[in-house]
Parts: sequence; C-alpha cells; structure tokens
Amino acid sequence: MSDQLSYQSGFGNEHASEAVAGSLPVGRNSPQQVAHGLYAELLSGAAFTAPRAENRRSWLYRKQPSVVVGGYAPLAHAWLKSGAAEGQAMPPDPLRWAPTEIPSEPLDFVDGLRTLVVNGDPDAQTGMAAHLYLANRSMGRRALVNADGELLLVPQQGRLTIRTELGLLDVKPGEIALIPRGLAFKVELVDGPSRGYVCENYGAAFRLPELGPIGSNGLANPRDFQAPVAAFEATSGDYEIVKKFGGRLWRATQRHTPFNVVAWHGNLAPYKYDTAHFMTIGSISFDHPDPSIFTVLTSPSDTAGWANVDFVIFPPRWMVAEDTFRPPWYHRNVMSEFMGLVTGQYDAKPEGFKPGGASLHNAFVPHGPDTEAFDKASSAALAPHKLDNTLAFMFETRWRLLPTEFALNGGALDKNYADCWADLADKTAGQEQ
Ligand SMILES: O=C(O)Cc1cc(O)ccc1O
Ligand SMILES: [Fe+2]
Repeated sequence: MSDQLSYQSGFGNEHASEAVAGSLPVGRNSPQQVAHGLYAELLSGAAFTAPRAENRRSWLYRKQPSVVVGGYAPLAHAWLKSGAAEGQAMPPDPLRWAPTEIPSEPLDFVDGLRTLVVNGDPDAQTGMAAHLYLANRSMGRRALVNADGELLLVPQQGRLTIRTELGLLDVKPGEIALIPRGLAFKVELVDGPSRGYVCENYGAAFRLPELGPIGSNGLANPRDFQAPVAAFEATSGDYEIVKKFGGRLWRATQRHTPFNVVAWHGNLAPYKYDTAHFMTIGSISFDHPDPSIFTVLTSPSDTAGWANVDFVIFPPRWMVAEDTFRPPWYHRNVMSEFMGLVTGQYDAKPEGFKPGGASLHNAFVPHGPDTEAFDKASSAALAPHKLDNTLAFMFETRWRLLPTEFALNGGALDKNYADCWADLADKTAGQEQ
C-alpha cells in the first residue's frame, strides 16, 4: 500500500486535499454546515498575528473534533527527557556513543524513545532534544501528539509509514519526516524493527534557510518536500492518545480514531524529504567551507544567524579542492554540535563513528578529524574524489547540550573517545625553532 502513496508538493505551500469529493468548503473556511456533517477545526502552528511569511495554520474537516477525548492521566516514561533541567552536568569533553541495539522487549515508537541530549526549555519555546528511537512494533491504536515541539525524524534502519491527521507519509532511511507541533501521528513499521534519530524542536518551526548569494535555487529545494493527501482511518474502537505536554507524557482514551480528517487545507503540514534531492554546494577551488552550506532546515532563534537548531546533512558529494586539507578542520565552535550517521563513513572519523551511533561536541569543545583521518588526508593525492554511500547529519544549536542519564550510563558511551586524537603528535619536536 505504502508504495502507492501520493503527495502534495512544496514546503509551506497552501495545500488542499479531500479524501471524499465535495468535503472541502469552497471560498470559506467555516460554513454554517460543513458537507457530510463534518466539523471544521483550525490547527494553528503560529500565533494568529505572526508575520504572514511565518504564519502556519491549517483547516481540518473531521468526523469529530479533537476536543472529544477523555481526561488525561500521567504516563511514565523512564527515558524521555525535556529541557536543560533534565540533563546531567558534564565536563567539557567530547562525547561519542556506539549504536544502541534495538531491544527485544516490545517497544513502539513512543516506548522506544531514548533521549540523549537536551537544552533549553519547552515551556520557554527554546532549545531542542535529540532522541534515539528503537522500535520493534507499530503503534497500533495509539497516537502521539507533541505539544512541546516539532519532531524531525531521521530513520537510520527500517522503513516507516507515518499516519498523521493530515494523511500518510512513507519514510525510509535517507529520507526525513517533519511533524508539526500539536499534530497527532502514529508510526507503523513496514519492514521490521526500526532505529533512528529524532530532533524535538521546542523553538521556532523549521524552515528552509535563506540562500544569500547562492541565489534562488539549490540546497533543499522547496518542491522536494512532500505533504500527504487527506486520508482517514475507517476502523472503529478505542484509541490511546499520548500527549507530550510540559515535558511530561500524558495519556487519554477516546472512543474513536483521531485520524478522522476527511479533508484539509492550509500551510501547516507534515512533510517528508529525500536527502538524495539535496543539491550540495562545495568548494571548487580550495579550502573547506563552513558546514552551513549543508543546512537543510533551520529553526531561527531571536538573534539573527544564531540558530535555535540547524539540521545539516553531509551527503554523497565530490571533493575537488586543490592544496587543501579536505576533511573538516580542527575547530572550537560557540555553537553545540550533535551528530548522527545514517549510513557509510564520515570523513572526519572513518572508523570510530558508526551508523546508528552519535557524537556531541559542545560549545568550545575542541574537535576535528581523528589521527587516522588526519594522516590520510594530509598525504592523499588531491585528485577529484567522490565521497559516496554516506550520510551523516548534525543538529547544531546555539545552546549547550546536556547529556541525559541514559546517554552517560546506558552502555553506549565510548569512554575512550578522546584517544582518537591522542596520537596527533607535535611534529615540530626536534626541529630548529
Ligand atoms: O565537527 C564536525 O564534524 C561537523 C563539521 C563539519 C564540517 O565540514 C565543518 C565543521 C563542522 O563542525
Ligand atoms: Fe564541528
């Protein structure tokens, strides 16, 4: 089924879709009576008065409004953390994690969330969290609504069908999904257990970065973002609604599916995006450019250019720069860098950084290529070279990221990470100064 999904194209477009002909009101949003007895419901992802260019809202025409739900009670989750307040103090060391295996105990997408790093505060609408998800079963009659943040899913293993109130997205490793804050969705596994990364963005909604002198094309092109077409679930029976609200999970039971939207229109929508469509820009002369050229989506903060979080990818690309040390430079960055690897090798850490693993280089924590990468790149013949079969990514944020208890003691932390730089010797030793 999922192979045949159709989509509407274009990031932030005014989409319109109806699963039943004649369901979508024409020329108005809230007629006295909606066709077929549907209820009109407005989902606002931006303040009513947000500037037009940033305003995001959609109109949903549904069988019952989402206010028809039971009362919420707390739902315990040992490994899901929110905001800097739930992080652990840590020294300014670089951190790296091995891939975490998907456990054999039954875990759906919600159960399988494991927070690695946090900053900011969801109630202050600043910062982010990076989670792993480790899932071996579909969510079934369970839906998640995240009132704290937008979710960016980066699957690393296993294909997903994401059912949202606005329709279905089929997402596989190499692709990403973006779920707006407040939209109900559930994750179904298509080809077995699935593992991946999630950026929970408490701040301003992700958008495409400005292109400056690059011009009007390139990087992630808006048309390659795909929104679902309206699709509702026809089955009856109870549903568990899990809501993330104020850094906690809550659960309620309702008598019907929340996926009962027959038609919708608007510019607040979930999207999928295939990173293979990212048009990379790189050096065609010399020097290694800043990684901001690989920004897919950005969540700005209140200070221009200092992102709440940038989503940056390192996709397959040609390296052609002359007289250049081609991998990333050694550096210290005021911004904090969380990285993951979907597939292949990352040029700065060809062996130690594994698909499904992660790393954290916090504000001003020095980092760069490991000794092996340095030695290779310093003496490599500088012929044009394709970095192929690779996809790393970075969540880069202006606020320091704190690891969670799971990140520090969950078993995947690489206690010897810093050793990968220990052999970068002083090569001037013994030379005349
Ligand atoms: O540290 C990293 O591996 C990420 C990174 C990549 C790059 O090409 C330049 C700077 C940077 O932080
Ligand atoms: Fe870096």
